[in-house]
Amino acid sequence: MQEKGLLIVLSGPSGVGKGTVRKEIFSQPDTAFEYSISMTTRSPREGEVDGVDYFFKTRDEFEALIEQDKLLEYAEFVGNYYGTPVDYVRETLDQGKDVFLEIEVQGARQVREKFPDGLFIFLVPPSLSELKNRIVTRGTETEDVINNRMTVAKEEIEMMNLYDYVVENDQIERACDRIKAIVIAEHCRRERVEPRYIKMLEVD
Ligand SMILES: Nc1ncnc2c1ncn2[C@@H]1O[C@H](COP(=O)(O)OP(=O)(O)OP(=O)(O)O)[C@@H](O)[C@H]1O
Ligand SMILES: Nc1nc2c(ncn2[C@@H]2O[C@H](COP(=O)(O)O)[C@@H](O)[C@H]2O)c(=O)[nH]1
Repeated sequence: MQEKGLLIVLSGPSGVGKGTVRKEIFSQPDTAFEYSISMTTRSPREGEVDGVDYFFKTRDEFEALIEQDKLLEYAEFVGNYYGTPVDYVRETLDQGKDVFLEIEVQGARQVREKFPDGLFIFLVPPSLSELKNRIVTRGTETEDVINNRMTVAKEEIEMMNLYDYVVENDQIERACDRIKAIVIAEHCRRERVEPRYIKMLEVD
């Protein structure tokens, strides 16, 4: 039977660099994960493309998806819904491929309940002042939204001990390398206990 893929969840406070790190990882030719594009009711930012960055939905459309049980997890984050399409994730894992989710912490908690064997990685900034600096410098949010995201960020950072690994995003390449190394190590850890390896160690 085909082995199931690994579900990799990258989470962390708004502005820490999850999207930047994820895009860098996916731009590298040796990356073999599949990215699950989320649904959101947030308006597209300049340059964002429907079906590439997100599937942009109205609130009615999103609530219909919730009703139809089409989401693996969803959360309301600073006034907008965000959620992960369940069919894509399950079908891709069933094909033996690793699936990468980039989601906030309420959603990550829901995924942990459904996929306790997933790999949960929390990205942290070098400091809170650097976190604020990154959201401000991105220039995509109003001052009110930035302040709300910073308030939520402090609560989110308190949740980091619920994750398997905490990775500091001090420099983008270093954070990417750490995440990829964790995934490789996790595969080695899991595959080591496969029956074929245990059999190899059996003595007559
Ligand atoms: N290691 C880094 N050093 C300096 N700046 C960074 C680093 N990583 C990301 N940034 C910058 O920080 C800003 C926020 O990054 P990004 O949008 O990827 O964060 P995010 O965690 O995905 O945010 P959100 O959760 O709000 O979507 C961007 O302007 C990005 O260029
Ligand atoms: N629970 C979920 N959170 C998600 C999902 N997709 C993205 N996100 C997170 O939402 C915030 C805000 O995103 P932004 O694009 O508006 O800055 C950020 O932490 C994302 O990681 C999802 O499917 N579920």
